[in-house]
Amino acid sequence: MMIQAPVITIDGPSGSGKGTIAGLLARQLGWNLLDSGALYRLLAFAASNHGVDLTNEEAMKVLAAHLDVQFIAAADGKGQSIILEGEEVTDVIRNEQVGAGASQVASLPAVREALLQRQQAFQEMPGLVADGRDMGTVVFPEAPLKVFLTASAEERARRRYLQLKGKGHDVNLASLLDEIRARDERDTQRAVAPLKPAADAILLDSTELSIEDVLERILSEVANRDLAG
Ligand SMILES: Nc1ncnc2c1ncn2[C@@H]1O[C@H](COP(=O)(O)OP(=O)(O)OP(=O)(O)O)[C@@H](O)[C@H]1O
Ligand SMILES: Nc1ccn([C@H]2C[C@H](O)[C@@H](COP(=O)(O)O)O2)c(=O)n1
Repeated sequence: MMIQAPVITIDGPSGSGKGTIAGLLARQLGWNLLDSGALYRLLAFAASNHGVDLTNEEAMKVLAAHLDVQFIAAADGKGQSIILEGEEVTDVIRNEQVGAGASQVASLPAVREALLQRQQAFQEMPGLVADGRDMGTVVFPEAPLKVFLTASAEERARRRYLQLKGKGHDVNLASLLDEIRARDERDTQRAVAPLKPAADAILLDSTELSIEDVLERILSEVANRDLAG
């Protein structure tokens, strides 16, 4: 019998801290990392580069199936570089415009289907930490530890504001809050793989928790389940 690598899924709304926590957890455990949101962002970005209409499901499906992308882990284990069609796009896919496009293409069933196996291929030894919206419900339904990470929309907008401001962007808190609410609405209300906790997920509200608190709580669940070997 083939032994499958263990998976920890971290799902939740935009800005709840999934990517930050998933990266830290993967580094601490020495496991692989899947930033599934990056795939939807890359697809929206590639569509705009190639002049493909985001609502053209057939064309988006073909683009998703042929997406030429590489995730390269940094030598120090901190973060990863993302290369699309030979070009470094790590930062450019993080802006709110690409995020909104990603949320739009993510509602297309044919696109989700086209990206499913690509995401599942990240499940390799010694283990995988996967963050997104449907990691625990659709992509890795057998994962032994599923976390649904939330925070109030106001706190998420505040964190995003500080994050973007820190990078020198000219941002407005009220607009960020509107964008976060609009993205929540689209991600939770879509017909296919909507954002929701898996029935067996642990719910973690990080509104009042620091990054260290969240990490500590998840690591204690990892230890309880004896997942880290
Ligand atoms: N518990 C926390 N307390 C304070 N700040 C946090 C916390 N968790 C994350 N942050 C900060 O919030 C910002 C957004 O976090 P992050 O990008 O990890 O969210 P995300 O859920 O992956 O968002 P998205 O789905 O849009 O990619 C980052 O600047 C991060 O450092
Ligand atoms: N598993 C996933 C991951 C992401 N999406 C969609 C929904 C988001 O609005 C968009 C960008 O994700 P982010 O980078 O902000 O995590 O992609 C999804 O539907 N399913």
